[in-house]
Amino acid sequence: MKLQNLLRDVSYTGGALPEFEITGITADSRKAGPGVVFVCIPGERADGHDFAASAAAAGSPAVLALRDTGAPVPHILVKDTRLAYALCCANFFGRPAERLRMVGVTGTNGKTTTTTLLKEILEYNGHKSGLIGTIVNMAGGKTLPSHLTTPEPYEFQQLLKTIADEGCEFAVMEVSSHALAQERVAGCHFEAAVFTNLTQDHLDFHKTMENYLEAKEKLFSMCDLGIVNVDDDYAPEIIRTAKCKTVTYSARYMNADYTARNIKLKNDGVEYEMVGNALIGRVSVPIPGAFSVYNTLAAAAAAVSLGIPFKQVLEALHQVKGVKGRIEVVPTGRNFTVIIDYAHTPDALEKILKSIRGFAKGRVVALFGCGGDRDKTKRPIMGMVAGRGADFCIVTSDNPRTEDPQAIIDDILPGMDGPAPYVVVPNRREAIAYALKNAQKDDIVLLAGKGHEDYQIIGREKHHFDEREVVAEILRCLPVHGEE
Ligand SMILES: CC(=O)N[C@H]1[C@@H](OP(=O)(O)OP(=O)(O)OC[C@H]2O[C@@H](n3ccc(=O)[nH]c3=O)[C@H](O)[C@@H]2O)O[C@H](CO)[C@@H](O)[C@@H]1O[C@H](C)C(=O)N[C@@H](C)C(=O)N[C@H](CCC(=O)O)C(=O)O
Ligand SMILES: Nc1ncnc2c1ncn2[C@@H]1O[C@H](COP(=O)(O)OP(=O)(O)OP(=O)(O)O)[C@@H](O)[C@H]1O
Ligand SMILES: N[C@H](CCC[C@H](N)C(=O)O)C(=O)O
Ligand SMILES: [Mg+2]
Repeated sequence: MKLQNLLRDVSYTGGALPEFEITGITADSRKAGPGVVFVCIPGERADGHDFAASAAAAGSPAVLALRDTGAPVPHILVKDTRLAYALCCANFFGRPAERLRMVGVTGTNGKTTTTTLLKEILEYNGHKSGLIGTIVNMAGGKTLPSHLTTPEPYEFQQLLKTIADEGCEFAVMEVSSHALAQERVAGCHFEAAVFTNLTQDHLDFHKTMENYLEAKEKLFSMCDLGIVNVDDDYAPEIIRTAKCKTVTYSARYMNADYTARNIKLKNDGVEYEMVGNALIGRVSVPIPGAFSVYNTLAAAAAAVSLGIPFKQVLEALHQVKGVKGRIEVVPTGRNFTVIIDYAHTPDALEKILKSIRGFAKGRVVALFGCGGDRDKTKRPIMGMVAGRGADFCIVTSDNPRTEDPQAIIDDILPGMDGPAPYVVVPNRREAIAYALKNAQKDDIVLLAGKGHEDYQIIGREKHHFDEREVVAEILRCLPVHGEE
């Protein structure tokens, strides 16, 4: 590709650029080489400008930067290197988003579930769809591993190209606030975008809820239609700042465009009547929890807006299966129930506990921790919601990453002002063993925070850790007693 084509629609200075062929683009000097343009990104830990000289030494023919770096190669100067990087990556892969009908879902909780439901609705109705998100990326028949909820620009555009090349009509994706703040999806236009909710998380990165909201708002200046959960406190701001048309959904207000009535929350799913598009239909999905009402409303509103007939959408919802690690029941063969869930924010933990309380016949036992190297301010709040929402808590580790597990727990405990007694068992495997050994008849034991993850990150190392396997291993050695 010619350098000029890589820079299509990128505003830059730095003088006339020589015409040359480029073979790649990277923001990581360790991947630089002949023909590969190096983009300098100032980060939290390092500044890419400091690596321009080594990229040039490795053979990079040009650097894209905010300022002169002194590297002996032509400089393409821009005001925002993350933005320029995203646009260049789109150009490099031939702007694959233009061959796809793009749908983005943003919000603190519910993105993975909503995108998965929407993909299933579209596919059920014969529309081949790619999926980009936390658990996995899918391109037609290909299943590709996911490392971030929203990939970085190079991997993202490469993935979109694969999705388009595989003959998909739609790309349904999670758009994280990190991605929006870092312009990872710049250059893409979305036919529809969903706002699920905004509650506390990621303040380590965004610092304030205002910045977090501002990041989410960006998506609604990049789409034709916004689909907004008006039961969320931040919905008015999303609608006020949106540069697109909006439709609304709500489980509370019957004047929203899509609503739910006669809601029945059961231990094996939810049922309700959806009212939307001047039609009414029965919804039944095998995913329990009040938030299943929201996630199905969001997916249905998006699908109808994309042209799938209402009746077909509801028919598709009847077929959906659950999402891995989202309120997933683990078979135990005992007289208590174990549920794995990805609740790792205060709001998600509060809602899952409330949902479980709604169908629990016995005690609700919450086993949880908080991720290391992530928002510290959410830790005591998670302690508070667990202490108030469960009958018994087991405070343990999530992914401690580079933090001391006990220090994370020490941040959680001051929030635990609720009536629930608790124990602290820092090792998660031992904590699960404690939970299972002490489980009583009809208890529901919630293993919160790790959901689909099959690893635990301790230090910088990822250790295999699949809670389904851990539960099975512990139960194998645990005598059955007191069961009827
Ligand atoms: C908090 C966050 O988003 N961090 C991202 C950020 O890292 P950073 O600012 O620390 O980058 P840095 O290490 O200082 O490096 C700056 C630049 O120097 C370059 N560099 C660095 C070293 C070197 O030798 N040579 C070199 O060129 C780096 O490639 C980079 O371009 O910029 C990096 C480069 O773009 C990202 O890889 C990194 O994401 C990391 C992997 C991450 O874990 N992000 C998570 C928190 C994330 O994005 N999560 C969201 C949200 C999930 C959710 O909603 O739950 C997601 O979408 O997954
Ligand atoms: N609509 C919702 N509102 C509040 N909580 C929800 C909702 N949907 C799911 N949850 C809770 O949040 C957890 C994570 O759900 P999901 O994976 O769908 O969200 P996500 O936004 O993709 O999360 P992440 O930001 O980590 O990718 C679930 O396991 C459940 O406990
Ligand atoms: N995408 C989220 C996932 C958190 C999952 C939880 N298990 C944790 O490690 O905190 C993050 O990186 O903040
Ligand atoms: Mg997700």
